[in-house]
Parts: sequence; C-alpha cells; structure tokens
Amino acid sequence: MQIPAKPFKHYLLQKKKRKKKKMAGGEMWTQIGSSLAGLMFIWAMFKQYFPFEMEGHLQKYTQKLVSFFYPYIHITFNEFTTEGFYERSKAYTAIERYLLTNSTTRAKRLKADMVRDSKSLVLSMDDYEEIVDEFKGIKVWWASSKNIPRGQVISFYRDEEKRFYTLKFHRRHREIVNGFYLNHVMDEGKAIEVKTRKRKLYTNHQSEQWVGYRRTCTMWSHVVFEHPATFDTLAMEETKKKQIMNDLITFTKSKDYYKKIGKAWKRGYLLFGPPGTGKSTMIAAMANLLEYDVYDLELTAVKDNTELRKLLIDTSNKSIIVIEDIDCSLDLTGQRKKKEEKDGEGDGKDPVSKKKNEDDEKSKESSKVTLSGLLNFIDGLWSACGGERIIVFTTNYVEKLDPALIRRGRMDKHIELSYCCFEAFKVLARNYLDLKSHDLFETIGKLLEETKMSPADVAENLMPKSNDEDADACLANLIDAIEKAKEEAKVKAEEEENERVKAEEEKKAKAEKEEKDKEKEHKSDEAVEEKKTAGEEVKENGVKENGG
Ligand SMILES: Nc1ncnc2c1ncn2[C@@H]1O[C@H](COP(=O)(O)OP(=O)(O)OP(=O)(O)O)[C@@H](O)[C@H]1O
Repeated sequence: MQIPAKPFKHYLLQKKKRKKKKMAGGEMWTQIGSSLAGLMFIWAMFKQYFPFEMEGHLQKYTQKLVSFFYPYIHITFNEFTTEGFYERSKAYTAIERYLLTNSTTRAKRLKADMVRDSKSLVLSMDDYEEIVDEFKGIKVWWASSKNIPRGQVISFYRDEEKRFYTLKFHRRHREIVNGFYLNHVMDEGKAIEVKTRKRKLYTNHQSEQWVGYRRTCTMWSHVVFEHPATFDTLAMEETKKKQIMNDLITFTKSKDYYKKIGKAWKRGYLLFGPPGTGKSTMIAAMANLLEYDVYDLELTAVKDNTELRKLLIDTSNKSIIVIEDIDCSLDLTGQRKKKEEKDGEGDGKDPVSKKKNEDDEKSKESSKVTLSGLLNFIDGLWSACGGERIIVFTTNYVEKLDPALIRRGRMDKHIELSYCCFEAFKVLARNYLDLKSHDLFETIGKLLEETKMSPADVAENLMPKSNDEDADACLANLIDAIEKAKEEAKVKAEEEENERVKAEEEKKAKAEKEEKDKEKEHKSDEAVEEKKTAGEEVKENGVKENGG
C-alpha cells in the first residue's frame, strides 16, 4: 500500500514538533535543577561567611515577605509546657478532647488508644492529619504533628517526640479566633473531658521531695472513684432527698449568679447524725449526681496551715472536698475547749473512750493546723481560686463543733441524717430485696417508730445470709432484730434511769451529810467559843477578887 505524500509529510512534521517539545521540557528541568543547585550553593556560602545576626535578619524579612503573600496565621499548641517540669499542657489536652468529636467523623486517618482515666477506647486524628472545623461561618484547619529530634538527645522527657497541634486560619478572622473560637475550643474540650473521664477519689499523704534538700510535704494521690451509691439508693425521706438534689443542681448552674453577688463559687454542707446513718453514702451519691471528683482530706496528716492551703490549691474544679468526723480531726474548738477541760468537763472517764481520746490527741499534736487555718481554707481568699467546689464536713457530734466553723456562709446547708424511718426502710427493702410492699411492712413501720435503728443496721438485717433466705425470712430477721434492739434500749433506759436515781440519791445523801457535818462543826465551834468566853470570865472574876 502506498502512503499518500501529504499525510506523510504532516506526520513527520508532528514528530519533529513532539521531539522539540520533549527536549524543551528536559531542558527546563535541567535548568531548574542547576538553578536550585546554584541557590543552595549561595545559601551554603551565605551561611558560612555571613554573621549569625545577619541570618536572623534575613529570616525575619523572608517571613515578612512570605506573610505578605500568604494570608494564613498559624498557632502552635505544644503537648508539654516549658513552665512546669514535664507537665502536660492543659490547652493541648482540651484541644485533643475537642478534636476527638470532629476527627472521628472528618479525619481519614485515626489512631486508637486507651487514655489514662478515660472510660473507653479513645479515637483521635493520626499524626500529620489535617481536619477542617467551622465556627460562626469561618473555616479553620487543625493539624497534628510531631518533632522527632535528630541524633541522640539526652532528655529528661519520657518521650523524645514532641507533639503539637497547629491551628491555621485566615488573618481576617483573627479577632473571631482569638476572642471566641479558642475559648469555645477550651470550654468544649474541658466539658468533653469531664463527661468521658473516670472520676477520682483523692487522699492526702506525706511524701518526700527533693528541693535541693529533702523535705516532706503532703500531696494528693488518687484511685478511680467507683462508689455505686446514688440518691436513688439512699434511704431517707423523699422530700428531703429532692430538696438536697435540687440544691446541688442549682449550685452547679449558678456560676453567673455567684459572680453577680460577688461570692466564690462554692458551697458547704454539714452532714451530722449518729454512726451508720448514711453520711459517707450521701457524699458518694452527691459525687455521682454531679459527676465530681472527691478529695477526702485527712486533716491530721496535714502539717500546718501552709500545707493545707497548698492542698486546697491543688484540688480541681468540679470537686467535693470532704473532711469526715471533723470533731475528731483536730482541736478545732480552740481555747474554748481547753477552758472546759480545765473546768473538768468533757473528758472520757471510761477506759475505752480515754484510750480513744489519747490516740486522737496524739494525731492532733502532730498537726499544727489551727481553727483559723481551717476557716481560711473554707472561705478565705485562697478558697476562691478555681471554683465549683463543694466542701462537706461530717460529724456524729454537731454540738462539739465551734459555731464559727459551721455558721451559714461556711457550712451553708446543715443536713441531719437520722435513724431509719419507714420511708427510708422502704428504699432499703427495694434495694436489698426488690420489694415494694409486703404484709410485714406495717409491723416494721410501727416498730421503727418506737425504736432507734440506724439504716446501716436495717440494711445489714435485710441482706440474705444464705441462698435459702428469701424476702420473708429477711423481713422476719429484721423484725427480730428491731424487737431485740427495742428490748435492749428498754433495759438500757431502765438502767440509765436507775443510775440517774441512784446518782441523785447519792448526791442528796452527800448534801445532807455535808449539811449535818457543817451543823456539827458549827455546834462544836459554838461550844469552843462558849468555853472560851466562860474561861475568860472566870479569869476576869479571879483578877477582880485578887485585886480587891
Ligand atoms: N441512708 C442510707 N441509705 C442507704 N444505705 C445506708 C444509709 N445509711 C447507711 N447505709 C448503709 O450503711 C453503711 C454505712 O453507712 P455510712 O458509712 O454512710 O454511715 P455514716 O453515717 O457515714 O457512718 P459514720 O458516722 O460511722 O461514718 C453503708 O455502706 C450503707 O450500705
């Protein structure tokens, strides 16, 4: 087949053009390569011969030039702060939590981890991943990155990789980002953290620290708070329970109100009542209702007021600070109590209470926390740092406490937890036996009206002791226990009455004896006096007779 002359010519022409174009492309890359090499050479020469300060200047002006054409602003959030010693930045943690919600739906590459103190597996955006966020109609970009140090670096840090987040936004949105968006991220992040984290139960203990020299100080340590008590399982009158719950919830929502009235955002609760009436259980129910951490403060382990203040500063927001058995913690009644003791009042006479008093005194002596220190802890200037804190004192003997310690404003709400009433029993029967009603309820109700039994004792009797024991048996056990307690209380009351009568009779007899003794003494004094005057008269008469 013969190829026509015209198309063949055209074909050769096209081929020639393609070859020329290819050569031009290759030449272009060669030129770029040699220019880059030239630039690098110049840069290397520049670095070698130019003074260090000039390099700084050049960088500054280059950045200015870049920012003139590049309208985006970058903010870096490092994982660790340089201020404290290896402290994770709170801002970084808040951003991490905030981005969790966005990254799981938007990022393409995620990483999963069990984060400390978190309830479940946490998904977050992987390194070098970027996601877009929108706020009030503006777009921002978040990227996660890390710096891996080159070569061997001796570092105090556990992980030599330094992670950071970068926030990128257009410079015309600077005001919105700085003024609103960053606050929004921090608030949201903290709220998510509270929702997802495991709550903690802290206690204070003595620890040794090196600050150039060795010194002991008190610090908090914690375990995960897992107490299952709730207001639902708490045995007490329904109306009282509702009142307390409302009070707590109102408190948590009153940030602005407290600010308006110029008061630190905190509230004090005094829980008092006999042992086993549910004071500790109520604290757990409070913490579970509000999702707060609990700081169980052991006052006798605190050296002095300065340490007490430090412990207060180290507590977090959304927490309940508890001092249990405040009457036993320290000599908080101050001078007043000492005076009473001098007068011979209030010292335990039986050996058991004497031993307990001695032990209490020993631990009190090792602590120099004073009543004024504790008052400052509750509502001094330092108590206002942070906010959203609840302070709870518990005691079996409210009358022993200094009125200054429990006055309203310090302990805003006084809650008495008392012996088990019928309503409280019904809650316990529901909890322990899944019973809402039963024929024996009426009998138990009447017995509880006549007898003082703590909810702890009622609960103990309601608990099945073996697999054979059903609800009937448990209720019968409870009735036996209440009747026994009633009998014991009766005997005790009779004994007390007898002792009171006996003591009164003894007192009366003593007073009568004293009266008689006084009379006798008076009479003998009179007789002596009479004798004396009679003797003097005889003497006088004798002198007269002799003289005469
Ligand atoms: N009101 C209550 N509701 C539910 N359970 C209770 C109540 N009171 C006591 N209990 C039960 O009794 C046990 C002891 O109660 P709790 O420790 O709360 O009493 P307390 O008043 O703090 O005693 P103490 O004054 O001796 O410290 C708890 O584990 C709980 O099971």
